[in-house]
Amino acid sequence: MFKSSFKHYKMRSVEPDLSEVVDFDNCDNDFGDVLQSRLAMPVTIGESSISPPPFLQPLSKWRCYTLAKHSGLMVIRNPFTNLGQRYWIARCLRDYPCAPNIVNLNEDLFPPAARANWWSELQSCADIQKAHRLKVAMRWTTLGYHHNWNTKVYDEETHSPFPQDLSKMCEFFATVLGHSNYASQAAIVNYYPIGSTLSGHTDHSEPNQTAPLFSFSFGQSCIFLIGGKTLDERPTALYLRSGDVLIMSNESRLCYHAVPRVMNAPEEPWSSIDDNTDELANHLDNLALNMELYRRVNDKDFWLPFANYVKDSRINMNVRQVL
Ligand SMILES: O=C(O)CCC(=O)C(=O)O
Ligand SMILES: [Fe+2]
Repeated sequence: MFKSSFKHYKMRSVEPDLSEVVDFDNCDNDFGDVLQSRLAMPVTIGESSISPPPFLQPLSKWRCYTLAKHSGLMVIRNPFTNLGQRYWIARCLRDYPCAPNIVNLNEDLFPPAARANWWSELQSCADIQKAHRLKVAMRWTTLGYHHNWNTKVYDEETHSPFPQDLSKMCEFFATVLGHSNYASQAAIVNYYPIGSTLSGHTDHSEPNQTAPLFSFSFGQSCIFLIGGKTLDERPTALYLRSGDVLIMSNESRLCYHAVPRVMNAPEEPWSSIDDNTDELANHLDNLALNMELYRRVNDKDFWLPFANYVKDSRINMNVRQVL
């Protein structure tokens, strides 16, 4: 069931039937079978008034969804500000694919400079064809504990420092959702040029499988399939859009999932600027944000190359606790 659904949504010869894809932007009356609930507020926010970091919307504006058939799965529909989206897009492109983080670029095909600083190489590449090849070759980078794709284990010996801004952001989401003692230790940043896919898999390499897994999507949209613990179960298809946060915890943590299709988004929230961008709050320091970058992504010229990248690509940050 999973594979035939994947094939259906991947299809390129004709536009697949998308009528069964769960659309969180268009489901106000559909709290029946598929969509269990729209939670006005995160589940266990408690009494305290947690104030979100400046790159996120106030909690009162968050829309959180759970699915009847997929216990433990939650989608928070774009809790980011537009500037916040820009910041994370720029981090994923300019900073995260830099050494000592590991990238997929093959050493036989790409020079050491590109493997050590892909974005900088891409920006300085004057040959259009070469630049295109370099752009679409980037598919993933790993941060923190690096997953060995051959042995399917995390190598505890070789890990690079986990980015503090990303870890603080995930801690914030974990706190809001009532997951105590959560720590971000490994992340995969996936890059999806339109036309690329990620086939069905489960993420079972982490010794700690009780901690939630946080997945942040930016740029173009995708169809995300969430199935059951075996490939026999029929998956549910969801649209994930720029800024959406998907959390897999409890039962859903070990379920099959995939990205059969990346598609152009009708709206690009990162293209416009929020109204009140100048309240650069005092707590930026303890969020470990790269202040300089946070300020600069507001600048049209600085932002342009990043805008060009996400015009036809999706980015996903997938963050886990390993131990
Ligand atoms: O791109 C996505 O939304 C999912 C990525 C994923 O499942 C993974 O990195 O394990
Ligand atoms: Fe995954």
